Amino acid sequence: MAGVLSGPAPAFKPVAKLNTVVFSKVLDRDPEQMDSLMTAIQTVGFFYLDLSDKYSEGMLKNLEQCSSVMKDWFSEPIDVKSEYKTVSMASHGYKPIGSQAGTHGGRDGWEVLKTGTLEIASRWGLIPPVEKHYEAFSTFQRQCDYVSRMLLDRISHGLGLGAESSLNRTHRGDCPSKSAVAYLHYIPMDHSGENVGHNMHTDYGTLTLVFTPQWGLQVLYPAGPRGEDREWQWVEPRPNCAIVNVADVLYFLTGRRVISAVHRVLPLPDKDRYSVTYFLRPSDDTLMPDAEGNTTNVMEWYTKKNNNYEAPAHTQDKSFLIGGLYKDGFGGIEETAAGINVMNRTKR
Ligand SMILES: O=C(O)CCC(=O)C(=O)O
Ligand SMILES: [Fe+2]
Repeated sequence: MAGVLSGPAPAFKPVAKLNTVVFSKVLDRDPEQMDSLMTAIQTVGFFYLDLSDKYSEGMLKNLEQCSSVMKDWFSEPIDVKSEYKTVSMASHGYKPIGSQAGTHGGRDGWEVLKTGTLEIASRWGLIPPVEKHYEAFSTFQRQCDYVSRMLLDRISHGLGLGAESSLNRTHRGDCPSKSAVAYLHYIPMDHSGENVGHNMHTDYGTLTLVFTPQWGLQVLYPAGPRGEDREWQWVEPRPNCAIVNVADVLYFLTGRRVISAVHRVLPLPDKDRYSVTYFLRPSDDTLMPDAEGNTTNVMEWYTKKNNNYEAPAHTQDKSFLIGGLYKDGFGGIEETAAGINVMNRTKR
């Protein structure tokens, strides 16, 4: 029992000020959009990707269909869902509520079904509703993969990484990877404190696309005049936009020139919450310098992070949880019985 939670419902303030990048324009390396993209990934690690162009319409339609199919599946009994427990470094299959630490000292309040990019392309180990609506699910996943790969290519270009050092080389489409779509469901605020939210973390792959029409996501935002103070800010859901965040592998592969953004999800007071994410991750055999500067295989990094996500809150290694980015231990983020407070911090 993690303690009884009370207090007023959140007002979703402050709202994070994030850049918007227009996908159809960044495709053509429009200088203004490239500026907006490069600034966002080097200051906050989060931005909106505007997908309201004619070409992206089909993708958003598929998203709607897949979301609605998955909403129904989440209402199935737990023993039906548990038949498909996660495999392949947790990149494919079902994770039940409570298998990771939550936001308030207890366990988490979300469940997820992931479809690995390789698995869906190979039609391997899919749950019946995904099989039934295979066209929509597989097309949506290819569309997410396309969008995130194009962003990666433009980021690689924006960072001046030419042929030899291009980020495309570590993200080959013909190599196995842990890229996956995740369909997430959050239960409403559990006032007993037992199962609450999605603990703060950085994502362990390269880039993440988040689709959700609901509030709940928060980013640890660089506030203050020079961005030296960090505070939790809400990420407003916007129609026809994906929310994109930078993840650990991109941070490490670029020599720490971009920010792997710390974020978390708080449950809604009285409503279920649904979101869909795409995790673009590098080829499984990619090597990178880790938090200590030692060369490591990306799979070792995933294993360390996954073990930390699942550990009880009080035994978690917080520096791993948030990407190993914080040399000063917990980096000025202090956990309290009621949740997590962010203290002033000067180092990053
Ligand atoms: O549900 C969301 O809005 C974000 C989920 C997330 O951060 C994750 O799955 O890594
Ligand atoms: Fe995340």
